[in-house]
Amino acid sequence: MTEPLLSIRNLKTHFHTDEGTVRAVDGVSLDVDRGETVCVVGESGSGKTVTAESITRLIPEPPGEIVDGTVRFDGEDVTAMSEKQLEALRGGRIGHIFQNPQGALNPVYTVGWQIREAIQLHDKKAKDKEARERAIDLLDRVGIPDATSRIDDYPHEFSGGMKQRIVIAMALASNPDLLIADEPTTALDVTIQMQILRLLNQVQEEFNTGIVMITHDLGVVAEVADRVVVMYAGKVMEEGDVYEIFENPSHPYTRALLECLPGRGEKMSAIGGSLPSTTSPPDGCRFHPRCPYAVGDCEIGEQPPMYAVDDGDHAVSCVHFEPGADPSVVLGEDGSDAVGGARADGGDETGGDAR
Ligand SMILES: Nc1ncnc2c1ncn2[C@@H]1O[C@H](COP(=O)(O)OP(=O)(O)OP(=O)(O)O)[C@@H](O)[C@H]1O
Ligand code: NI
Repeated sequence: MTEPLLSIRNLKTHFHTDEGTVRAVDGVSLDVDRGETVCVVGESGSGKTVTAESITRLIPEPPGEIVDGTVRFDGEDVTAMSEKQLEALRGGRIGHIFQNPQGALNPVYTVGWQIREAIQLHDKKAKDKEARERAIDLLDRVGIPDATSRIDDYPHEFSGGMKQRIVIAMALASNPDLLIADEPTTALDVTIQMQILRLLNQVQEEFNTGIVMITHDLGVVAEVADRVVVMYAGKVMEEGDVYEIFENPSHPYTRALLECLPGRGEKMSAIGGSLPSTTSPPDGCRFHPRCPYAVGDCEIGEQPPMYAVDDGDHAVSCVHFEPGADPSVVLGEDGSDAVGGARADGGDETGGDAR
C-alpha cells in the first residue's frame, strides 16, 4: 500500500476570539493522491479555506490554532515541521493559489522578476535568461496577452483577473507536487476559466500533480474533480468519486447543495436556514437543524462517523447510512436516483464522463 501524497487526519483548526472559540475546522480527514484532483465543496463559512491554509500552516496564529490532527505530505509530518521547513515547502513542492490574489504579489517587483524568483527557488540551476523565457511561457499559458512585453510590468499595471492569472503562473513555476487552489477561477470570465482549468489539467498530466481545489462552482467540480469532499460547518459530510457524488448523492446536505446548482432541474433553490453558530455548534450531526430527514439520533452525541455507501470509497456521515439503518429514508424508494431526477451534467448522454 502506498501512502497518499497528502493525508489529513482529524484536523482541528480553531480561532480564539472574543466571541468564543470558532471551530472552523473540526475533525477533517482527507487524502489526495499523486495525479488526483480532489474538490472541496460546501457553503460559504464551512471551513474550506481554513482547511487549505492549515495544510502548510498559513493560518494566522493567534487567533488561529491547530489544536489536533496531523497533516502528512509525501510521508513527512508537516505538523512537526519548523517554520523554515514550511517556508521551503510553500512555493516549492506545495503551490498555493489563494482566494484573494492581492496578498500573493509583491507590489515593488515586476511580475517577471517574481515568477523568475519562483522558478529559480525551485530550480537552482536555471540561468536568468532561461528562467525569464520560462516565465514568459507561463504567462502566455495562463492567458496574459503579449506576455513578452508585459513581463516587465508591475502588479498594479494589471487588472484583478490578470493578477489572478499571474498568481496561478507563480504557483505553477516550481512544478509543485501538490497544488492547493482556493477558488482559483471565480473572478475570471468563463473563457479564461476554461483555459486555466485546461492548463491545470495539462500540468497535472505532465507532472503527476495532486490538486486540492476549493470551489463553490459545481460546474467546475464536474469538469476537474476525481473525488469530492463535501464540508459543512467544519465537518466532512460526504466524500466519494465525483461520479458517485453527482449520481448518487447520499448526505441530505449534499443533495440539498446539488439542488441549488443552477441549470439543474427547474428551480434554483437555496437551502433553508443558515450555517449553525461556529462557536457553539449543535450536537449530533451539524446539519440536523436544517435536515428534512433528521430523527432523534441526529441531535445527540458527535457528528456520525463516515459510513460506507457502497463499495469503493464513497462514504457519508449520516445516521441513515449506519449498517442496519434504512437509507431509503433519504434516497427515496429506489434508493439510487439523483436529486430531483436531474443529472450532474444536465444531460443524459455524457453521464459516464464527469471529467
Ligand atoms: N482569522 C479568523 N478569525 C476568526 N474566525 C475565522 C478566521 N478565519 C476564518 N474564520 C472563521 O472560520 C470559519 C470558516 O471559514 P473559511 O474561510 O474556511 O470558510 P470557507 O468555507 O472557505 O468559506 P468561503 O466559501 O466563503 O470562502 C468561518 O466561520 C470564519 O468566520
Ligand atoms: Ni474560502
